[in-house]
Amino acid sequence: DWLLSQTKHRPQVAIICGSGLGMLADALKCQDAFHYTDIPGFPQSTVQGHAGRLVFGELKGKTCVCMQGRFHMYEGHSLCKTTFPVRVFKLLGVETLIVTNAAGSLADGLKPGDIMIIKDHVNFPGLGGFNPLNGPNDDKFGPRFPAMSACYNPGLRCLAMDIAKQQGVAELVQEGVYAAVGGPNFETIAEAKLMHRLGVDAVGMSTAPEVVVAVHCGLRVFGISLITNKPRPFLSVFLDFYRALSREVVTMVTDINASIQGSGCSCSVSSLTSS
Ligand SMILES: O=P(O)(O)O[C@H]1O[C@H](CO)[C@@H](O)[C@H]1O
Ligand SMILES: Nc1nc2[nH]cnc2c(=O)[nH]1
Repeated sequence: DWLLSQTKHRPQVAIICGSGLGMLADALKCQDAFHYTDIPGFPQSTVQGHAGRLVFGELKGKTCVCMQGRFHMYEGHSLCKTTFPVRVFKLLGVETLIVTNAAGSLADGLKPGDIMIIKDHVNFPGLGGFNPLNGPNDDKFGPRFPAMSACYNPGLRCLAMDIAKQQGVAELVQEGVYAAVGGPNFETIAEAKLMHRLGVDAVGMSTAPEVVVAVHCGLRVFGISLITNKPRPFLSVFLDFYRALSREVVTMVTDINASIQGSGCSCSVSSLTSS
């Protein structure tokens, strides 16, 4: 009610900006922006790279509301709080939720810089009983036992692929399965291998609880992950480091050699480069 009294915008689409993706909100025209600290009852952002603003405005002719900064379980929020904005969107009249996140790749074909259209998720905290829908069901939002077999709208996924082709970036975009973990630590190699074997393509610490609450209250959902990193076995990290270091040493020795020879000195360190 407070938000509706403060803005004339009546959004049809809500966008949750993932880590480092908050600049999307800056593209909105005719903005009304509210700091989370000024919105009565709203949770507060504590993570770097999450500005903590709700921005209303027009994006390509659609009225949108954009979360510049989301809430994570590892910040100490209950899952109810991390997903609270989704129910606020529903009450504002939103019909479509777009979730975005930064995620680590577990799939061979997904590299940093790629975009993964989320086709399904594994909600690890949810499987362990940490679910935002725990507690008495609020029937005015949705049923006690909501189906999660088609969380990510097939029509929107198809549309996104078509747009990627039109924009000539299709080779950077593919569909995959996102897994949510609790964080805040990144995965051990064993955990990354386990998830890979279970069919997970990308892993992060958000999104799935928001999507569960959105699907529960009948929102249409589209989700994308920006791949920011790729967990790798220690040995290959070490080998890369070693190769880079050897290249540096060879360059250094070659330079020293060249300057010794340039100075007319009779000694040489070329034997070092070969050894
Ligand atoms: O999921 P978003 O909010 O994009 O953030 C992702 O990036 C952070 C780790 O770098 C974690 O919070 C992870 O969930
Ligand atoms: N859990 C997890 N979250 C991430 N967010 C961005 N990258 C990662 C990652 O590799 N693992």
